[in-house]
Amino acid sequence: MNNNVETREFQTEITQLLDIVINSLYTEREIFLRELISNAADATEKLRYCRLTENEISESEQPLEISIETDEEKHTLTITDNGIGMTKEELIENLGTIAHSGSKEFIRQLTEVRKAGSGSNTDLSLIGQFGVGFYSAFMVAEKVTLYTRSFRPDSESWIWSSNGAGSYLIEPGDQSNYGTRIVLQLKENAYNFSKADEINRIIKQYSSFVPYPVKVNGEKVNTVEAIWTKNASEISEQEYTEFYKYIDNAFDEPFYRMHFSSDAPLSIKALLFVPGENYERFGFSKMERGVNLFCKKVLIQEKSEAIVPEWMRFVRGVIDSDDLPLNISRETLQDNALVAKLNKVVTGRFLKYLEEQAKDDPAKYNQFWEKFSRFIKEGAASDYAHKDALVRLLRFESNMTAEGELISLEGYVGRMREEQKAIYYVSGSNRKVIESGPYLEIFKDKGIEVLYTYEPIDDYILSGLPEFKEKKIVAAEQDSQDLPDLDAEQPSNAESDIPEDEVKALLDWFKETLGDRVTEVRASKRLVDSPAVVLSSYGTHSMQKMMQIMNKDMEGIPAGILEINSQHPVIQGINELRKSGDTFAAAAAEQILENSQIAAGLIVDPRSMVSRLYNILERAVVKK
Ligand SMILES: Nc1ncnc2c1ncn2[C@@H]1O[C@H](COP(=O)(O)OP(=O)(O)OP(=O)(O)O)[C@@H](O)[C@H]1O
Repeated sequence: MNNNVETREFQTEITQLLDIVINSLYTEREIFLRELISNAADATEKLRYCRLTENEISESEQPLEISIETDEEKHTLTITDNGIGMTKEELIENLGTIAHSGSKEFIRQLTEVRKAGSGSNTDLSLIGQFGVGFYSAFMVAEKVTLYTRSFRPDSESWIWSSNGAGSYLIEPGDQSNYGTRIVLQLKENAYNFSKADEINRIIKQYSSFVPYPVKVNGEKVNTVEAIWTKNASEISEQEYTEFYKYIDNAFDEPFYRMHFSSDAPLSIKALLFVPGENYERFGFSKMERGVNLFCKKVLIQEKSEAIVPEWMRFVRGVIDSDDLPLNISRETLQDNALVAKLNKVVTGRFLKYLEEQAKDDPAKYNQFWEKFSRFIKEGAASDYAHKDALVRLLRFESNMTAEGELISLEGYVGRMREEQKAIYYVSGSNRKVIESGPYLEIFKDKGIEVLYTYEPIDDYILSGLPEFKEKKIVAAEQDSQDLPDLDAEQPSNAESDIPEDEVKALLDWFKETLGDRVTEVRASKRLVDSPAVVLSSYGTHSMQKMMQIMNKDMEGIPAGILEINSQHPVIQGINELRKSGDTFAAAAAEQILENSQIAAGLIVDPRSMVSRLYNILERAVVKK
């Protein structure tokens, strides 16, 4: 043996770690390549930095790139970088000892899990997080040989090698270039990592945005640049679009694009796209999240669930933060306080961006709303941290907008009538249903704007919002003191009006006839054209309907208040029948209630109604 060869023991913790790594059947062992490329990129980045800040750099400049060679015959994989390289002291320190107490703790825990007998299939995905990523090479290699020379002038070249069993060798090398070359002699069960196709695939998956060219057998693999780290002014529209198409495998053009960077309080570079279309609205299954999380251009997690809230799942793009520990584990991302902070900042910025878009180009924002409103609504209903901003993004039609024209809550408040007490909304499955229903009458009559809500989620959001800009938000179908001034004189048709004492008797009779199906029957001041209306004592009817659908055992419709319009000919007719003791009056009263419930969008039991309607029809068409 060469006299210059020095055998050195690994620190105990590393021996323990290697024992686990070598025997691991860890299914995602291909991550070793990410770890080694990321180390190579770090070393290259450090060199680039030194070149920028120091004069003391030796020799001709080698290209800043990472080369990978595969050799299927020899079953080797070689990764070469032209980075800072290592001196002998650095080799011993970096690849033989662990200084960080966190890394030691990680290894201690791994060892304990192993002792506890949870098998050899230990989850090693945390390995990178604890600054011991290099050792993941031993998951696939029976021997690792590292040739290195520091970029510092007059440095010597060294060879480090090990089979991972307790010790490593250090000997002088003869490398003239600075940088590091790592040769993996692959284990038999890892020969696939000497195939160029396999390596290309892994690089595309984990490292395609590494900022330096990564070449496999001389061919550049990572064709896509980390364009999010550049200034917006340096990127063409076409580059942005190509990047979007690349990350989302998309064919369409992005609808919106937000590119921002900040240094404080967190270092963030984000490039987010709203896609051209939302396929969920066509019944496709729920989208996965589409934002990839990077640290210094190295992929931490694809389609990260931690970095954006669930309602933002339609957004595609990249978030890169230098503040994240490289290779932070996927398992702990969700609980990581820093990631949570990043999530909050990015979400806030995205919402601000949308608000600006809505202001600058309302027509385009309306198109966005048509496609993506579901997500904004979902957020407004569930994301309490960003509720205010989300609510500002909501849009509605109203009785004062043309079909398809939209208004925000802010716009509504801006044109409220001076004496108006509240923001009003009325629900119904579409514009026609709402406009033919009874709830709008008073508002139409008094020239007050009412927002239309077409989905239960709209009502859920608005009923959860007591106020907007200090104005109460009131459902038109609710029994509320805040409805428009109902005490004002109602138009009266004195000749046919039912006398007041008779109205009282009629109301009592209605209540008696309808029993528990109503909580109260009263004379309405809000109706103009309809004979009656039901008011809910809580929530909107569409929410009640949703409860009816979800809760199959729910018996009937929850009792509400029935208001009748004593000036309506049908009510007056019922009053006459009642007075003459005609039992048909009861059938008519029941039908009035059920018609009102149908007008409210509630689900009425059709069986009893159909036979009653035939009775009513018979009376109408059969001459006596
Ligand atoms: N290609 C390389 N060139 C120069 N130094 C390297 C190279 N690979 C590893 N090193 C040195 O070895 C050290 C240990 O590497 P390892 O991957 O185990 O942890 P790390 O890189 O510090 O942590 P992390 O994986 O979280 O980045 C590195 O910090 C670096 O100093």
